[in-house]
Amino acid sequence: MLEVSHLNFAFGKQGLLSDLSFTLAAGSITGLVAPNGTGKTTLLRCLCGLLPSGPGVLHLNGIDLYRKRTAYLAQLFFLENSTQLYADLTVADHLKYVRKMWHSSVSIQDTVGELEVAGYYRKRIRDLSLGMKQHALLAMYLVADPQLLLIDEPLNGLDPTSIQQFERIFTQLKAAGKTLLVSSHQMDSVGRVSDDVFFLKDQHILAEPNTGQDMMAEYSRIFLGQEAAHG
Ligand SMILES: Nc1ncnc2c1ncn2[C@@H]1O[C@H](COP(=O)(O)OP(=O)(O)OP(=O)(O)O)[C@@H](O)[C@H]1O
Repeated sequence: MLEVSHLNFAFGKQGLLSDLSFTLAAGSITGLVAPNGTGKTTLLRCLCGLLPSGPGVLHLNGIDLYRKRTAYLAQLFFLENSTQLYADLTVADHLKYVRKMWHSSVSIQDTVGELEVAGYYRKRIRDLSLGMKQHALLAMYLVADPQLLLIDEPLNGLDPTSIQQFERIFTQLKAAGKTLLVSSHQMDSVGRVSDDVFFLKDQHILAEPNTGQDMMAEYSRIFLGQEAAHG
């Protein structure tokens, strides 16, 4: 599905991603985990060509980002966070726009119902809370109906019920054959939904299958050098 070879990126002299190669399969969820400022968002930006990734090769279902940019991008959706929504437009405006631009046949009405966005569907973004904007953002992903969903910290600002709801939706998307790469600081959630976890460290990815291990302990081991206490 997504095939990445030799991806590199630096902001000037600050190297962030070094010679990354990995694949993401259809029907899978991969968690992307690292401390603040490590390069998670930068990687997501590189995967959709918002930042140049050196001599790296990016193929999405065999389509090369640098040779067939439009066809590559048509297969994915990425909106970094809710600050990128248009403050003066409504949720409805955003969903209609995305449905049209991504040539999607997904029902806006069904999505609005599933995500419980109906109560503020006609409100402007500037009048929504953070959690409401997060719901609107996820609704855009669902309405776009892409093959690849690159999602940056979707659980920020969500209440426990909404977290459960988002996790259920991620799992449904996976069951429908979609590919999700989801960055998160919420290790318990990463443990619940991910098939694999990419720990980004020292410009490289440590890829681990999710075997039900304690993800917070993994995080501490990898990033803090702390082994779990036994006994
Ligand atoms: N436009 C930019 N110009 C220069 N440096 C940048 C730019 N954007 C980000 N950076 C730097 O790149 C590094 C990685 O940032 P990035 O946003 O990818 O981290 P992150 O892992 O997503 O962090 P967080 O968990 O805090 O969201 C940081 O040190 C940041 O200061």
